[in-house]
Amino acid sequence: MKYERMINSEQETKALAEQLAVRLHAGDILTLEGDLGAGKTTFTKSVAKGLGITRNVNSPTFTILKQYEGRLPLNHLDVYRLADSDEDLGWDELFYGDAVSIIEWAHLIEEDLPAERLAIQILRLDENARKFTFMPFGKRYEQLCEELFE
Ligand SMILES: Nc1ncnc2c1ncn2[C@@H]1O[C@H](COP(=O)(O)OP(=O)(O)OP(=O)(O)O)[C@@H](O)[C@H]1O
Repeated sequence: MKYERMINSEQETKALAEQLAVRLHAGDILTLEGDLGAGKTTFTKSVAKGLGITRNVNSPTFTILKQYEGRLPLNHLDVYRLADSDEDLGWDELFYGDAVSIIEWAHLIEEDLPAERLAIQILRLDENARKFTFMPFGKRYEQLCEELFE
């Protein structure tokens, strides 16, 4: 099952992210894929806002993991450089803790990912238009998508 949403403006992307954020629970895992400039950072900033995070959220590219305190804490991961390093981030602790995790470039660590997760793809159609595809893995995320897209 997958859920697609056509988006026509940055504002709509932000609204979708905030609507998702208010439904998130501790331990939820989102993976986020999209080309450069697709809107991954824009989307993540608005998820953070919806989680009550007041600090500015930037791309974690040079740090792999950034953590933010909010109504729920947020782990923002960019695992691009992990694929060919031996670094052990302690996945279990990260993914099963009390935070929401957003993972960019997640396909590079597919075998370390929990089976249950919500995969989100952003496709850039033109300057302002995007196609969002939500793919839930597991009952929890199927329910979440049903609520979000009802
Ligand atoms: N509908 C939209 N959704 C998201 N961003 C949009 C939209 N329309 C225009 N934009 C613009 O597209 C750009 C998206 O940049 P952003 O940094 O969020 O992308 P990214 O996927 O994180 O890229 P990178 O991988 O280079 O960090 C921003 O300049 C934003 O203003």
